[in-house]
Amino acid sequence: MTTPDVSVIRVRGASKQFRIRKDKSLKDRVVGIMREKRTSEEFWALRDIDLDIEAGTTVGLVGHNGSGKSTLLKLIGGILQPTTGIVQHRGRIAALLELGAGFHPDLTGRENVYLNASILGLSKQQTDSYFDAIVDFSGIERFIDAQVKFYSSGMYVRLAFAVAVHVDPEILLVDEVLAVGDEPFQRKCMDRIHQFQAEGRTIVLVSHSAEQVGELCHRAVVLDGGRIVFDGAAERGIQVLREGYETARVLAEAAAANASAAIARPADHATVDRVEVLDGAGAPVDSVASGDPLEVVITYRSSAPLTAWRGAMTIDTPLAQVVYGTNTELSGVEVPTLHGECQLRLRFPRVDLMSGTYHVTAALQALDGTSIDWKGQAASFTVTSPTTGVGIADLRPSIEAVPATSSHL
Ligand SMILES: Nc1ncnc2c1ncn2[C@@H]1O[C@H](COP(=O)(O)OP(=O)(O)OP(=O)(O)O)[C@@H](O)[C@H]1O
Repeated sequence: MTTPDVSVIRVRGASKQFRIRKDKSLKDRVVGIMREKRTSEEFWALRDIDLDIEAGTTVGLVGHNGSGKSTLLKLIGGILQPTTGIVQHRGRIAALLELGAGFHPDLTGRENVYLNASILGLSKQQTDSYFDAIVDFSGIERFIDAQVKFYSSGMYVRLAFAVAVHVDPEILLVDEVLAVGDEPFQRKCMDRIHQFQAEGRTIVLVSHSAEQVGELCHRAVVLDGGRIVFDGAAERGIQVLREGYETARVLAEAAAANASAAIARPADHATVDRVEVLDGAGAPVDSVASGDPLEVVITYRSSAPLTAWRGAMTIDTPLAQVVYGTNTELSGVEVPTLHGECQLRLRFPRVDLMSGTYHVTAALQALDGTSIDWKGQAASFTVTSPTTGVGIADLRPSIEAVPATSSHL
């Protein structure tokens, strides 16, 4: 996918080891004086990372909590040094990392702007010329001469982002911090990030939002346990991540259920057996025209009688956005005892969707929502629509452009 010649970020065999101190108790501390070497444990937060990031691309680093995303971003930004391996970059980097990084709490917002800009290589004159635009973008003019230790986290991020985007970086690194800002500010940041993309700058961002990664990133790098487990199209990366989350959730639920001996488990042999997509005449289809009818048939199976259960389903875009979802409880549908097979038939009179691929996910749940079985993307279908536009819903407006009459002026 990438060639080293056009890479602005190049990571080769990079690993990062942290030392975790273990002497917590007073006794350990006293004894620890005598046995200093035994009070810490080595821990690899990243292992053998190879990564090339091409100029002008936007790459999302995604993964579970603790998978190593922020550590990798810090290695790229030069805030941390790899224990082994090489991390190189070309061009000025502006980094928006976790709250608290970059700003000095005892300095005012104004002083921090100058300090930050000078760290990023700007002269005082250059910072003078950007200063008003930075403060204006941040929207915290009233507080610019207050010490930043009195800032709310939202105010802090506003100022940090404003500095980062005004220092003319070739590479912008953004950690999850943007989620702290309020909705209008997040939108403003997104607009600025889109502008950066249009200007051909390189962006690496850590995000937990599938929607954000889908909207912004050309490529997703999925980390798990400090290793890269997927590197490719953002759409597929999100799928990999979702499948991982679902597996983790199901495992956690199973562990919780096992931990409680009191929980009766009549559902051990109950499953989502299959999911089919049919056209209006009941024939299996993998493609429909927008506006046509569609039927989704979910077959559940249980070898022992299961009385308290519900069926659930969603239709999702490849970027994990739910187009429609329901369950039998929400829909007020009474389900029979599940023994042998039972089918849930959902008839959609019109599929008014835009062209694209859609996935059906089906679940079998206990009445408290606990998952008994789950099949992610168990069936897929494509929709073809004559409408040219963007989005999910094919709303098909009639559009006309007419001269404004005087009454509208
Ligand atoms: N300075 C440090 N000292 C010791 N361990 C650390 C340090 N920084 C990170 N770690 C550990 O390294 C692992 C990876 O952390 P990192 O912050 O990179 O994960 P992450 O994927 O960004 O997680 P999250 O989604 O929760 O932000 C974690 O287990 C974390 O506890």
